[in-house]
Amino acid sequence: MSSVEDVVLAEAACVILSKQQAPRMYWVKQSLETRARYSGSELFKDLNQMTLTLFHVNQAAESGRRNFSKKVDKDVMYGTAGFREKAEALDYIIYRMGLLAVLRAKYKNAAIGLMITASHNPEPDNGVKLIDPHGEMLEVKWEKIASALANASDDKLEEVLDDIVKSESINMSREGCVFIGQDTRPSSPSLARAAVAGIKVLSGLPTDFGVVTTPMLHFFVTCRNTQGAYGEATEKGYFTKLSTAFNKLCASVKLSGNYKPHVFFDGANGVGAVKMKALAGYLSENLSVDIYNKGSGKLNYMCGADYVKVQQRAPSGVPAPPGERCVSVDGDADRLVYYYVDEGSVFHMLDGDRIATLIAGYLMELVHASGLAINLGLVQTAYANGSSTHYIANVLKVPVACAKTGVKFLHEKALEFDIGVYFEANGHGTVIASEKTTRLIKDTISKTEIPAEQRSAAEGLADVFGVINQTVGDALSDLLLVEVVLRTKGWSIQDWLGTYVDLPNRQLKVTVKDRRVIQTTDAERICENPEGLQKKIDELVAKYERGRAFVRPSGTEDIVRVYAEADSQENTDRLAALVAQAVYQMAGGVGEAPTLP
Ligand SMILES: CC(=O)N[C@H]1[C@@H](OP(=O)(O)O)O[C@H](CO)[C@@H](O)[C@@H]1O
Ligand SMILES: [Mg+2]
Repeated sequence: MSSVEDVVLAEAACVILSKQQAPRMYWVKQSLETRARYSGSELFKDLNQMTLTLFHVNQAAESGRRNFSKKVDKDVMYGTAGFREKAEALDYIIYRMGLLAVLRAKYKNAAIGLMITASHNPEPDNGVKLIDPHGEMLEVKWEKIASALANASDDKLEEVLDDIVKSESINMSREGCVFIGQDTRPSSPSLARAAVAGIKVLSGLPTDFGVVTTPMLHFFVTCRNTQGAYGEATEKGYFTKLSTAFNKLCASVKLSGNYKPHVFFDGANGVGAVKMKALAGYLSENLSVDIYNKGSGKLNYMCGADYVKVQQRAPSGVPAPPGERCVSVDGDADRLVYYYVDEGSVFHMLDGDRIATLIAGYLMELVHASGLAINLGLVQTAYANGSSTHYIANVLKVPVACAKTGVKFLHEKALEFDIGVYFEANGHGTVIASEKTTRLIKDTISKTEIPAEQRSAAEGLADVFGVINQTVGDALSDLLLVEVVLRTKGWSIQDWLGTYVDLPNRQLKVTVKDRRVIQTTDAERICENPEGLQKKIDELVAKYERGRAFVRPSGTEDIVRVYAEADSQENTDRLAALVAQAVYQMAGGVGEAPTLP
C-alpha cells in the first residue's frame, strides 16, 4: 500500500470521526483494521475503494455546503440542453456537475466534457451540459442522475453522491479526466471555477480550454478518447483538420456560375465571432469572411441564429448590401442559418432544413458517382417545413426519418443509416458516417483497379468527413461544407432558395400550470394527453389547405410550443392561434389567453 493511500485513509477516518457519524466511523475503523490483516488481497481492494469513496464523497459534500450552497428550492431538470438558469442561480449546480463529470469519467474510464453556456439564450442566463466520450450528449439515464444530484439539498449531497457511486459501481481509483469549455458570457469564468472546484475535490483532472465553441469541446473530447485518431485535441488541431479538407475540396472545383467566395458573418456577439476570425486565417483565398457582431454588443441581442430564425428578420449590425449571402451563428456557435435581404428589402431565410437538403443532395450525388452501396438518409424533426420533407423524399429521393426534438434524438436516428444527415430547422445539425462506411470509403480510394472517377468521388466523400464535425452540429464546420456545395454547383444564395418554396409557418408559446400534462407520441407529432386535445387540433387543421400543426412541451423553457403551417401566412397565423387557444383551454393555461390575429 502506498503512503498516499495511507494518508487518504487516515484523512477519511478523521473527517468522518469528526462528524461523529457513528455507523460510518465503525465501518472505516473496521476497514483500517481489516487492511492490516488482508493487505494485498481482493477484499482489501474493495475496502480500500469504499473508504476512498467515503472520503471523497464526504469532502465533496463539505466543500459544497461551505462554498457552493444550494440557493433555490425549485427543482431543476437536466433537459435537452443540460441545465439553463439565471447565471446567479447556477454556481452550486455547476459545482455539482463538476462532481458528476468526474464520476462519469471514472465510470466510462474516458475523458468527459463540461461546457458552460446558455447558447442562444440572453446574456444574463447561463447553463451547463456534459459531453460523453465520443462527443455525444450525456446518456439519458445519467440525465436523471444529474437532475437528482442538482436537486439534492445540501445535507443530502453526500448520500446522493454515495448512491451514484454504489448504484453505478464506479471505480473511484480511476483517473477522472474532464475537459472544460465556456462561452463569452461575463458569468462564465466564475462558473468555470466552480466546475474546477467540483472536479478537484473528487481528485479529477480538469483541463480548461477557456473560451471555445460548444462543438470545439465535443471535438476535443472525441480526439482525446480516440487517442488522436479523430484529430488533435487543440484549437490548432481543430482548425487544421477542417480547413485542410475544405481547401482541398475547393482546389478540386473551379469558381463558376453565380458563386462568389464571400460571406457576411453575424457572430451574435459571442464566441462564434472570435473563432471565425481565427478559422478565416486558414482558408486562404477560398473564402473571405466579413465578421460583424464581434462582441461589442450584447450577446444574442437582436442578432444571432435564433433571433434570425424565430423573428424571421435580418440581425442588426450587419451592413450587407442587397442580395449578398449572409450567415448567423448562435451564442455557442453550434447553430447556423443563412439569409439575405433582396433589392425590395424583403428578408429571405435559408434555415436548417435548407442546409440539410443542400448537403444531402450533394452527398447523394457523390455516393452515386462513387458506385458504393451506401445507404444515405436524412433525419428531421416535426419542425421541418413540409415543403422540405416533400423535396427531399420526392425530388432528391433521399429517405427521410422524423425524430423527437433535441439533437441526441436526431443523432440516434441518423446512426441507423450508413451516412446520416440530420438537422433541426433552427440550424443545428451535422452528418455522420458509420465506421463500416468510413472504412469502405477509405478502401475504395486506395484500390487502383476501381475507375478513377469513382475513386475521386470516394475521395470527395472522405474530404466531406474532414470538413464536417461529426461529433455534433457545428456552425463553423457546417458553414464550410455549405460553401463547398454552393461552389461546386456554382450557385448564388438565390439559386439555392429556388430549389423549393417553403410553406408559411408560425411558432407560438403558451404558458400553462404544468407543461408535463402535455404528452406526445410519434416523434411529437401526436398529442396523447390531455384527452381530446389532438382531436381538436385535427379538426382545426382540416379546415386549412396544406394545414399541419402540433404541440409539445419545451425541454428548455417552461412553456408549451405550438407549431403550424398552411398555404398562406394569414391562414398559418390563424391556425397557430386557434391551436394555442385550445392548449390554453385544455391544458391549464395561465396568464393572458392567446388571442387571434
Ligand atoms: C423549436 C426549437 O427550436 N426547439 C429547440 C429548443 O428546444 P425546446 O425543447 O423546443 O425548448 O432548444 C433545443 C436546445 O438548443 C433545440 O435542440 C431545439 O430545437
Ligand atoms: Mg447553441
